[in-house]
Amino acid sequence: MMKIAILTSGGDSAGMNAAVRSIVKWGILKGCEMWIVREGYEGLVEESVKDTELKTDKNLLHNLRFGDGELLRDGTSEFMGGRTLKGRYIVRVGWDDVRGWFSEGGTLIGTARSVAFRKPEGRRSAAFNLIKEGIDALVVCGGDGSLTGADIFRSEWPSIIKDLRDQSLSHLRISPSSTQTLTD
Ligand SMILES: Nc1ncnc2c1ncn2[C@@H]1O[C@H](COP(=O)(O)OP(=O)(O)OP(=O)(O)O)[C@@H](O)[C@H]1O
Ligand SMILES: O=P(O)(O)OC[C@H]1O[C@](O)(CO)[C@@H](O)[C@@H]1O
Repeated sequence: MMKIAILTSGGDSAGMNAAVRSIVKWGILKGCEMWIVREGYEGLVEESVKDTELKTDKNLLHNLRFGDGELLRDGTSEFMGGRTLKGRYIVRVGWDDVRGWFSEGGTLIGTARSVAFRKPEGRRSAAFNLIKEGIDALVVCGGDGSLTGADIFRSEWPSIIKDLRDQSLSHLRISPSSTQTLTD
């Protein structure tokens, strides 16, 4: 199953939530696993803590709700004594998680102007985290700066993969197709 991640980047704008909602729903209808990246490119550069609880919660229906939609909407990223988004940047979302986002301005998944992503080391870290999470494709919602960043990231992808391979990061299981599968 293809795993697609979406991020919003640069200044926030009125249509971002609606765009994220429609991409999530479109992806699910096409049979993809849908993920969001919190805080734009900054969230890609940061290492994301894996949420194992997510995969064992029997009450959550497959592809409907992964439980973080409310947290994203709440904006505090943390419920008293419960779930948290702290330290989690690459987060799986389902149909119900993005319900009602159509009419919300701004971006509930957060945005940032990432200085780190402007540097090659930052983009290498972003690639590492995408591969570690098994993401196949990235959708970037932002202005000309964000799309320029995405274009640079895409063009550098083969050399970044080579660098990561040369560092013997064998646990990542970087396959030859990794050079082709990540598209913007
Ligand atoms: N040349 C670049 N190389 C790498 N990353 C870039 C580049 N330009 C922009 N980015 C990344 O995209 C982010 C957003 O870019 P920018 O601040 O220009 O906003 P924008 O997408 O043009 O939106 P807005 O219209 O709100 O300004 C930057 O913080 C940076 O992380
Ligand atoms: O449940 P959501 O994501 O808020 O979407 C509700 C909207 O989607 C539709 O069902 C189809 O676009 C609308 O009729 C409705 O307003």
